[in-house]
Amino acid sequence: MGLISSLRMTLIALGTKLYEVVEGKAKILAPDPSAYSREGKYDPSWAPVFYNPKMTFNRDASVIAVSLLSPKSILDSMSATGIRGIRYNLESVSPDETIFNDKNPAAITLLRINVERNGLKNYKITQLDANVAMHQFKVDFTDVDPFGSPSPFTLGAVASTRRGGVIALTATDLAPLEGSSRASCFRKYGVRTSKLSYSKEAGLRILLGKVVRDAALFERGVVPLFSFYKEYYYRLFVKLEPGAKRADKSLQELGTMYECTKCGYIFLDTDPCIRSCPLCGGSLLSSGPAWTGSINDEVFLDKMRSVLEKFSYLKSYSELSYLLNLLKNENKYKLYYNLSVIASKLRTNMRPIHKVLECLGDASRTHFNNVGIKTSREFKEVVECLKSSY
Ligand SMILES: C[S@@+](CC[C@H](N)C(=O)[O-])C[C@H]1O[C@@H](n2cnc3c(N)ncnc32)[C@H](O)[C@@H]1O
Repeated sequence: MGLISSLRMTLIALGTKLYEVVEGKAKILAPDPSAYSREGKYDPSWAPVFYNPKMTFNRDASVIAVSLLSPKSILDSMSATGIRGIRYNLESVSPDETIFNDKNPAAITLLRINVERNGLKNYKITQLDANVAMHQFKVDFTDVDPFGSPSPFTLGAVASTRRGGVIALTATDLAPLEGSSRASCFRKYGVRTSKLSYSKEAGLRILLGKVVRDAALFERGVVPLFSFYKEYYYRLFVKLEPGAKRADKSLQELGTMYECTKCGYIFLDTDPCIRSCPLCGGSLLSSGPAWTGSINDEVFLDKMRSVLEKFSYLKSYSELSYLLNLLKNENKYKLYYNLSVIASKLRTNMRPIHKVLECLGDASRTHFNNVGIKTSREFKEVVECLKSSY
């Protein structure tokens, strides 16, 4: 971009109506929503630089995760106001270098101001396409926080991350991932999908599957450290382990997610061609390839829970504590049963969930769905408990 247009963009950014936001330990300037509202509504993408207060929980959780990773170098590949990278510096770690990048020139101007305001020292700011930045820099931790799908950036994120490093991704394209936009899911994730009753978990497993396949191209295996779903997005932290063997091992953990249309039985299998329900012979919905392994690392979750106290200043502290405990409880099981779907198949009323859990014993609620449960018990026991738990 020429000097004139860059100055023009700078002027536009300076003319942008700003307000001060305090988030965690950062104090940043962001576009004032009141100046960009339309008919009483506001979407952060209408402002010249993107800042979404509804993503604070995502950033709070990320700050805690990054504090345990202790990366020496960070690439905040889509910085916008810079809030994420700034918070990592103020609250998580003291990296030797943080690279802030955004392709939007107004964002570059604003993040320059924000980084200075927060007293950061070791940083670099670049205005590149994220994929260019990710092929240019090598770091210990790469953050990808796009509008919509992270799919066009997963390969770049693997490329930019050193051996043993970690990538974090946000995905807000729930329609393809959860199976509502099937063509889009095939286009973006290479997955033939269906709308499954446990669609919220299915979406996360599809996304992890994509990361596994892209990591394998660089001969890296994948360990999901911390993954969750919230309202309209997924957030995941994935460790990349070097070596073709590790890549192959991760690929072996890809499989297909199934659901019987007749009885409601759900299962994961590495065989992508199962046609009928192993329990009742009914026809199956399927979705894959998807990650069939653990979506959270037990040890990492425990560490997050043990450092949480240090972050008691966060507004979302209680909510984070609740999420981390729930993730730990549900981590030993695989897919969740959607009790309302099974109840309607059985033509019975939805029983109180705590009663079903009590009846099953070895079972947990899931953060994915408030009418979902995970259990090691057999499907017939879930059905019995659902029928008998008054
Ligand atoms: C969702 S916002 C990032 C929000 C920010 N990380 C935060 O936590 O507030 C996405 C940002 O990515 C930038 N962006 C979108 N596509 C990009 C690309 N291909 N390369 C670089 N930046 C991009 C946009 O300009 C926007 O600022």
